[in-house]
Amino acid sequence: MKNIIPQDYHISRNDRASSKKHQSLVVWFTGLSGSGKSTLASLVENELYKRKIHTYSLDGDNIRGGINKGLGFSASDREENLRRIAEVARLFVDAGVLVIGAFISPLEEDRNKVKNIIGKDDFIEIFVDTSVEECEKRDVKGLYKKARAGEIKNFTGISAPYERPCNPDIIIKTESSSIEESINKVINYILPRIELSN
Ligand SMILES: Nc1ncnc2c1ncn2[C@@H]1O[C@H](COP(=O)(O)OS(=O)(=O)O)[C@@H](OP(=O)(O)O)[C@H]1O
Ligand SMILES: Nc1ncnc2c1ncn2[C@@H]1O[C@H](COP(=O)(O)OP(=O)(O)O)[C@@H](O)[C@H]1O
Repeated sequence: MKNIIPQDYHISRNDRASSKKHQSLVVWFTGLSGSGKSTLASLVENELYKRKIHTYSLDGDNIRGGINKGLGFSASDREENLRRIAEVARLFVDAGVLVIGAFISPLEEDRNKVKNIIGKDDFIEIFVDTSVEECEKRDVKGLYKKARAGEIKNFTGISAPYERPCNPDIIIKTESSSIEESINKVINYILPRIELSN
């Protein structure tokens, strides 16, 4: 960028990790609306918090009311939504925080862009694999009903695509495993990856 010269600061990410006694990274839940992303993300955060891990959760509905106010659900708005979230997550990681993200993030290309912004070594992708039939049966927020009635356009799984992740780090099948099993699976995956090496 012309006339923009990045400034170096003295406190590094490693310094922050030493002070917090753990590494930072992003745990990213992707899946359909109603698949269980927020439920699992929130319970995973509770478990990490109990272990004194410094966490922060970023969640679709919350971010869209603030930094991403005005963005909708066209393919290009979703791409921009996810790009900004990835930049924010990257800052949090540099600040030493373990970020938990819960976003539909329906396209492989956009998820790859997110991974590249954050850095592939700092990104754990969790696919919350729940069928559209089950999500529609749950219809936690009544959105599937509205989408079927044509009141919501571009609704993921009904009138907009969801591409299954090609190579997620963890797959969670909420129709066949309990919430507790899923939480344990995620926690057991994360903990060794945030240990400080001596
Ligand atoms: N058209 C359409 N399609 C999908 N979802 C919709 C739509 N309109 C509103 N909502 C609500 O927005 C939440 C998803 O926002 P995200 O930022 O995660 O979406 S995306 O990653 O940019 O695709 C999503 O939240 P979750 O149900 O928690 O997934 C919905 O509450
Ligand atoms: N095994 C499971 N894992 C996660 N959620 C489950 C499971 N079984 C049932 N549910 C329910 O599914 C719903 C998922 O809603 P939510 O977490 O808001 O989904 P999302 O954030 O993906 O839109 C919740 O009501 C939750 O209690």
